[in-house]
Order: sequence, then structure tokens, then C-alpha cells
Amino acid sequence: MKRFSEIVSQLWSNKAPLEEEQGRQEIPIRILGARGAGKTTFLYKLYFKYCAEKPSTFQVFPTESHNVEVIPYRQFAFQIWEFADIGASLNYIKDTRVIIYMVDAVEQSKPVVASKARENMSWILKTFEEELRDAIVITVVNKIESEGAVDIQDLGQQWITDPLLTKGLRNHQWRIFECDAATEKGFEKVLDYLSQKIEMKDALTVDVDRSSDYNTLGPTSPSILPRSARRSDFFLRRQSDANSLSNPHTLSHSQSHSHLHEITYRRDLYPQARMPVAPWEDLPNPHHFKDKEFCEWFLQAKAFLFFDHYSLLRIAYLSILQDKQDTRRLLYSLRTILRGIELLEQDALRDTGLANRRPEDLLHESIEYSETQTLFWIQMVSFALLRHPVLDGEERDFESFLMGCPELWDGQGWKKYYSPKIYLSLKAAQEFIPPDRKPLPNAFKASSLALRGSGLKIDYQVL
Ligand SMILES: Nc1nc2c(ncn2[C@@H]2O[C@H](COP(=O)(O)OP(=O)(O)OP(=O)(O)O)[C@@H](O)[C@H]2O)c(=O)[nH]1
Ligand SMILES: [Mg+2]
Repeated sequence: MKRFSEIVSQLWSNKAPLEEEQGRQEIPIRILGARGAGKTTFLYKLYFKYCAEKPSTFQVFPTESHNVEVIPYRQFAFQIWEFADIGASLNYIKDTRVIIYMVDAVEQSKPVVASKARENMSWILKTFEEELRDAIVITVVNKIESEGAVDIQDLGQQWITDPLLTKGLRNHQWRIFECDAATEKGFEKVLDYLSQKIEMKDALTVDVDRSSDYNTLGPTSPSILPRSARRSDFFLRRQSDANSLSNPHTLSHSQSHSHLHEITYRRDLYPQARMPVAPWEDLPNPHHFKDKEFCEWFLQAKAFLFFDHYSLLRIAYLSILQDKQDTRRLLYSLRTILRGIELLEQDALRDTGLANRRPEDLLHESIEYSETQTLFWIQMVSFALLRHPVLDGEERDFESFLMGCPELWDGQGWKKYYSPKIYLSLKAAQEFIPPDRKPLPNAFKASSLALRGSGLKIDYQVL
């Protein structure tokens, strides 16, 4: 094993003594990737950051076979190996806990290079499926600060829509990270993520007592919990908080989503849905957005940390106020976003090994997708706007609007109009069903009203 640090250890007096590595749990990590991706630079930038003073000149040469260093980080000693190419790594893949697949962000803009990387990764995952069963697999997009670098969201999208890769990654909680080894940007995110994952896996597999008690896991795995999802806001309860075992919507939840997932929309009409590829904790909390940002983010169907009743009312309000609202697009974005959140939740649950339970702490406040429920709330907001119209020239943000409409705060308000049997049914999730208890308050024709905010153009009969 060639340890660069052993060769140069005489040169720097404050190199971390080997004893410091002792007492830490050693974690084998393999960095794979095409030549020139920056694997050696990444390793030695880490080494100089955490183990030794950086020399005045630091030059990397193409790796002949492999390099390895031990980087102390938190309670771990990351034993990081990087290889010249895949061939050089084959004998070492089976004994690793982490695979980092590194790609060059600039090179990835070339379709041939990008597809080669995906092909290589698929091959590794398939060939070493058994050996890598418990490994953490991540992709690191290096040189992200360079001109011509790809957007990692786009790259992530390519990876998760590649059928072979998706198959290979299905048993891994794969994530994509960006970094720039030249400037050391993004290093901590990668190391923090790995530390956290390893900590969680160890807690589940080694300490049986702890793994059986979710509460003891909580503090050790903060990032999987949608912490910012637990709002302290005074209004609005979870729309589906009436869910219980006898709730037909709950029972048909997975079925309902899988069906909805099959609904196809004309992609040329709408921006392509972006599935969440960032680490869970990086997703934005919708309550932190200003109205305009929130609307833009939503209409691009980009992932949120959660999407609650409050967010639904908000997008309804903002889109009604826009002259060219497009309800189909709204439904499309909402469906995509909620599906993304559902996938993240499953991921988080799988991380905790508690897939068969829904521990209280993991419950976020996201609504579930339902066409009837969405259109019902759009209609309620529309009605509220009739009663509290926004005058031309008046700027009223959603928060102020909502403050004046307490009737919207209660997520259970639908019960006056619908029986739970209808409102929570699978059919209602898939298509709009008119209320069975009493008619919607403003079942008007959009063209018959001149007030701003009343021009809801929904192509549903009831409207
Ligand atoms: N601009 C920029 N250049 C980088 C970055 N990381 C590495 N490089 C450069 O990319 C080139 C290749 O880097 P290496 O670290 O040798 O890449 P490698 O993956 O180890 O390559 P092989 O050993 O040949 O497999 C070198 O010239 C590095 O200086 C980065 O983040 N930004
Ligand atoms: Mg190298």
C-alpha cells in the first residue's frame, strides 16, 4: 500500500500523529471514477486539510495504481483509497463500506462521457451486487466551480432515470454531491453525510437495544428528520390528520400513488419534473420562501422538504392571482412534488430500518395527492378571494390574505361539503368528484365575475 503521507511525513512537523487515528473506527472507502476526474486531488486536499500542513507546492500526477490515506473525521478514521481506473480497483471493491464514484463536472456535459460513467457505475453495482449490499454509494461531481460544469440536479436526474442504474441503486440510499477539490468546496457535506449514514447503520446493526427504540436513534440522525417540517405555525392542521386505520385513503395510499404515478402529462407543455437528488436536509422548507420564489419553485416541480396544507392554499392563492393560471400545470407540479416527498420519506424510513412502522417523529406534514382535494381547496381559496378581493394595484402577500380568512385555517373544513367516504376515496384522488354533502360555495362560471381573483379556469364541470 502506497501512503504518500509516509513518504513525506518528515517534511511537516504538525502532521497528525498516527495515535490520533487510533481509537477511531476505521471506515474503508473507495473512490472510483474516470481518469482525470480529480480523485487524487480530492484525497490529498483532504489529507492536507485534516492531517498535515499544506506544502507550498502541491502537484498531482496521474495515479499509477492507487493511493490511500487515513483521514480522521469526527469519531471515524476514513481509510480512503483512490484508484487509477476501475481495473485497478476490482480487487478492493468487496471490502468497502463506501463507494464514491467521482465524475468531472465539465466532462459530464459531453453525453458520451456522461453515459459512459453511468454504464461503468451500473456495471460495478451489478458485478459486485452481493459485496456492495451494505455499502453506501454516492456520486461526487468534482470541478463544479469550473466553467462549463454541469448542473448536479440535471446530472442526478439523468442518473435516476437511467433504468440500469436505477436497478443497481435500488438497494442503496444513493445521493449525489457537488464539490470542487481545487477550492475544497463541498468536502464537509460529503464527510458529514458519510459519518451520519455510518453512525445510523451502526446504531441499527450493532446495538440491538438502541435499534429497537426509535427515540434513541432520533438525536443521532437529525438530518433524516424533516426537522424544519415541524412547524410552530399557529394555524392549519395536517389536511389528512384524520387518517386512521379505518381511513380508506390511508389504506389505499400506496396503491393510489402508484396509480397516479402512471398518469402521463404532456412533458413538452410543462417543465420536466425534477426528482430530489440532493440530500434530504438540503431541500428547501417552503415556509422560508417568499411568495414569488415559492411560486417559481413550485411551477418547476422542484423538490421541497415537505408540502403541507398551508403550501397548497398558498399555491392556490398565488396561481389564482396570476392572470394566466394553468390548473393542469399546478396539478402536475403538485403531483410530482408530493411523489418526490413520498420517495424521500421512504428513503428516510429505510435508513432507520423502520420501514414497517411510521414512527411519530418521521411524520411530516405533507398532504397526499388528490385531485378532488386540490381542486376543492383551490375553490375555497377562490371563494375566500371573492369575499376579500385583492384590488387592482394592491399587493397582498399570502400571509396577509390568510390572516383575513380564518375559515381556511382548518384543514378539516372539507367535512362540511364531503363525506369522508367520498373525499378520501381513491377515485377522488384520481379525478375530481363534486361534493356530496353540500355544493361548493362558488360554483360559478369564471367568466361571470369581474373581480380579480375570480377567474379560475378549471375545465371541470362543477365549475
Ligand atoms: N479546476 C479544477 N481542477 C481540478 C479539480 N480537481 C482536480 N483538478 C485537476 O484535474 C487534473 C486531474 O486531477 P487528478 O487528481 O490527478 O485526477 P485523478 O482522477 O486522480 O486522475 P488519474 O490519476 O489519472 O486517474 C489535475 O490537473 C488537477 O489539478 C477541481 O476541483 N477543479
Ligand atoms: Mg489520480
